[in-house]
Amino acid sequence: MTTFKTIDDLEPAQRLLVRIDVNAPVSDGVVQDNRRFARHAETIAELLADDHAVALLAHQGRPGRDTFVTLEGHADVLADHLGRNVEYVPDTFGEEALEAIRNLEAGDVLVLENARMCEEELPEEAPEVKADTEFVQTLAPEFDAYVNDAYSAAHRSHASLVGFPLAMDAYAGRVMETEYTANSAIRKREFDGTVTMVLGGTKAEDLIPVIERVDDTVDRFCLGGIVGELFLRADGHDVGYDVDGTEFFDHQWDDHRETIERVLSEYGDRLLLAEDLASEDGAGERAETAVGEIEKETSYLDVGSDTAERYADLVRESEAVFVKGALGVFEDERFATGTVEVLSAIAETDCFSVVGGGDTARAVDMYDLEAEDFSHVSVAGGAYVRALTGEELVGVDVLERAA
Ligand SMILES: Nc1ncnc2c1ncn2[C@@H]1O[C@H](COP(=O)(O)OP(=O)(O)OP(=O)(O)O)[C@@H](O)[C@H]1O
Ligand SMILES: O=C(O)[C@H](O)COP(=O)(O)O
Repeated sequence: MTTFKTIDDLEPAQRLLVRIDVNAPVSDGVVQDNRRFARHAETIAELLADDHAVALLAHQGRPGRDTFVTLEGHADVLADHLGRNVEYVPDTFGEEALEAIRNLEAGDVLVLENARMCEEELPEEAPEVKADTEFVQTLAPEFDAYVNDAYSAAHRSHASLVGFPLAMDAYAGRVMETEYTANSAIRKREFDGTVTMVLGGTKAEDLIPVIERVDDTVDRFCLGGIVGELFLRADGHDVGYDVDGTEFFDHQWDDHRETIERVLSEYGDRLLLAEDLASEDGAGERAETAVGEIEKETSYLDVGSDTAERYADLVRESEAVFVKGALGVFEDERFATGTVEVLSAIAETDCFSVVGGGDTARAVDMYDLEAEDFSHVSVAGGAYVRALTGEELVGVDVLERAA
């Protein structure tokens, strides 16, 4: 049972401001379709079928990163999923946005510009502060209600997520409702056998606290991706440095070095680090290197095959497996070995399993794995791991307060 209002509680034919989360990988400036688009398209289709007029609000990337792009491509991907036109408005709450919103008719849908291009969206501030911004105060009167479908961003106290529910009637969309229900239930489960957590991807800041918080329930952590390399660096290996202009490692190391070193020393017996890594050789092929021989100047893009096999074996003997983040750049088939071996091992067994992360969940579809072979495939990453640790999600909290 949920403690917020859902779209089942909406009167028909309302003018709705709908927050979705289609934050996705961007390749050569082009946004890549992922599971999030398909899931939100279902909510949008349901709202349009009920004659609501829908203006979508979303974010993409973070300022300063090359994934920080407009939402024009997102409108096209959504249009493909919905099988109808989705208007893109290159403005968040200025005159152009207001005019487009006022022209919306029942059954119409448009996408406003990347919310993070609006100065008041970031940084993290209390919901009351966000509710008072010009962004929220300008848009709120244009609508009958606000719908938050962005469970996967509900851990961020940003204006588009926490400001509107305090300024207008607020409801949860279908993705918010189903992800909240599934992820909250996971925490209450108890397991007799071994519980394994596979942690990878790029966001160390989201994952390091998890290791400390779930230490009473998780027996071992298999690390990979950028997060795994940061731990290897803390373990004295010459890896986990930004090379070729990347911006994955150095700032995270500067910000979290002490925590990583402390977690490694306190939980070291339960933390499994890669024993080999993979990179691209001069001929563009996958090359494997044992961690004893790794080089600071090389960009490592996957865990090695021995590590992938070892992690897959550990998964096979587990009663529950939780995955957050990819073990390598699985979008490139040469570096998908770690991620795909682990996911395939989970799919083969009947353990309780959750795969989380907006990008990571995409690997399930890309490599022809069946979502039905996992207990839950979550489109959320940071929000899912916070739910696992029992941490409150501010975006959910304000929906509850609004109800
Ligand atoms: N060694 C690596 N170098 C560069 N990128 C990596 C590496 N290992 C994994 N990745 C990238 O990590 C991404 C997935 O992790 P990310 O931290 O973005 O989490 P996520 O699954 O999308 O969760 P969230 O929803 O929190 O964003 C993949 O797109 C993959 O390419
Ligand atoms: O992709 C995600 O996990 C969410 O959209 C949140 O994005 P963020 O980590 O850039 O805040």
